[in-house]
Amino acid sequence: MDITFRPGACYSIAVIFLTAIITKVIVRRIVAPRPEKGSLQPPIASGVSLVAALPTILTKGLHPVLHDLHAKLGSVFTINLFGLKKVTLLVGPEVTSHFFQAKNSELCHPDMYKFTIPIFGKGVIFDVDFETRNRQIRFAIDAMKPTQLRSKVDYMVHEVQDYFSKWEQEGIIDLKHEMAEVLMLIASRCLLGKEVREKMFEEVSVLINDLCKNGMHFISLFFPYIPIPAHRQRDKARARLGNIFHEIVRSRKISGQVEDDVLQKLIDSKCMEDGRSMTESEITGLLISLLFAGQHASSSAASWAGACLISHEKYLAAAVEEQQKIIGKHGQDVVVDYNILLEMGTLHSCIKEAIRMHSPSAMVMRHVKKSFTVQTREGYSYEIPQGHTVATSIVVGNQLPHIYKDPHVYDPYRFGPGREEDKAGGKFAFTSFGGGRHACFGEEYSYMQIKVIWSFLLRNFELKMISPFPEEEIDKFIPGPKGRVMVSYKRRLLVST
Ligand code: HEM
Repeated sequence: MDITFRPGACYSIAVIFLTAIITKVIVRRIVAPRPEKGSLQPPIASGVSLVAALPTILTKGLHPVLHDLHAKLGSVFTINLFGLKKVTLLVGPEVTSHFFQAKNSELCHPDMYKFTIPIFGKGVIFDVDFETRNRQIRFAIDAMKPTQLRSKVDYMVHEVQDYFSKWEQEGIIDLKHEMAEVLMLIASRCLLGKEVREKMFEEVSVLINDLCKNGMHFISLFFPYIPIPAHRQRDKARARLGNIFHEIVRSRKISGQVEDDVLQKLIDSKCMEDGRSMTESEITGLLISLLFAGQHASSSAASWAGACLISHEKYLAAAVEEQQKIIGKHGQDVVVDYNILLEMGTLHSCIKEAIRMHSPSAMVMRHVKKSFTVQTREGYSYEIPQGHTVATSIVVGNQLPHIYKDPHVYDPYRFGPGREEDKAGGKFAFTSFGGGRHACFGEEYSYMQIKVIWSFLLRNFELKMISPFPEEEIDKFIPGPKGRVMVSYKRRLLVST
């Protein structure tokens, strides 16, 4: 046995011990005690407590600290950042209904979201007033309506078959990489259209990756225009993408060419109030915002869904058996369509459970324009004053033990008949896709594509995880599995039971 003295290792152990002790002390001592019932001010965790918790935040992320604060202070508490900013956390369905449902005149997206302007472009989403933004979002919601999306399953199936036909008889892959690639192919076909998919897929994928990667640095949140190399790269990619999409829109308009994709829906949409169509700049900005909102989140969700399934034999067997039954019912050669996807209840629950435990969206925030009151399940009533920033931690909210039995256990059957823990927990008990006024309208599209991918993989491959179960990325806005997720595969042909 190697018993060599290693100062580095001792130092690390000491830091970990100290961090654990400090975090416990902070949570016990520095935070203010829970106020008496009837008091209107939420309990406060001081900025000092966060500074002291910095080692935990840096090594494990913000959410373990929020979990601790929630356990100690309850479902509503304010973090006071040295008097510079007050962020009030609301956790759980009992206190988040106003958060999700309030009008924009009462709660709006905070200024911080303006970091997206150089990414989405001028004149769209966070660069315009509420009314215009709502109108633009309505255009996008219309283009992404579930009824519009049903016909896209065909394209998804085609892309998935084509992509995985390149895998050998057996081999080893990085799941994260494969999910990102195949989802980009699906997005380019279903959202961006034939021109991009057939003629410029490589260039557009690189540009979108450049745009998102270079526009999402921590510093971009506070100084989105500071002239650093990453921002210059971001602006270059945005300008080129702008030219490409403008050109496609113009050429479709001039030639009268009509395609079956989201881009076409945006070109054809008319505003209900004044009957006007969207400008080319608006269409470009909206397309980029859809990609930005959807691509990383879907890729993270598809990777977690796979990692969870492959690592849990019981549920993997159940999902495979479901595919066998579907093959038995429809025949080996029937191509999966929208209605067949609806029959994949077990697979759906397996994906949803992965997204509950590893939400790609960790937290959402709003700026309080009009103060409001919340009532906790313990009977405390708190007023959240105008000027505060309010946030809800999706990660903590999705793991509340009074809603989810053994919340840290992967148990897809919790969503099944007789349990339905998310529904029993209340309207905002499962918030991985947000909820209410700004609920994600890409939810159905995301499930569709992830189900197409995973039903295909289950039918055609035996899969085994060969790297340890991944940890969460803690340094990303949209966290996915950390590092590479290595999986071995072997071709098979699943037959009906
Ligand atoms: C697993 C994948 C996804 C997850 C976990 C996810 C999560 C979320 C969440 C939590 C919100 C609410 C944000 C808030 O309240 O501030 C949201 C909103 C939104 N999502 Fe998604 N999303 C996913 C996929 C997609 C896709 C594929 C698209 C589009 C193609 C999309 C487009 C949007 C848009 C545009 C909004 C803003 C809606 C508004 O402000 O009214 N998302 N998403």
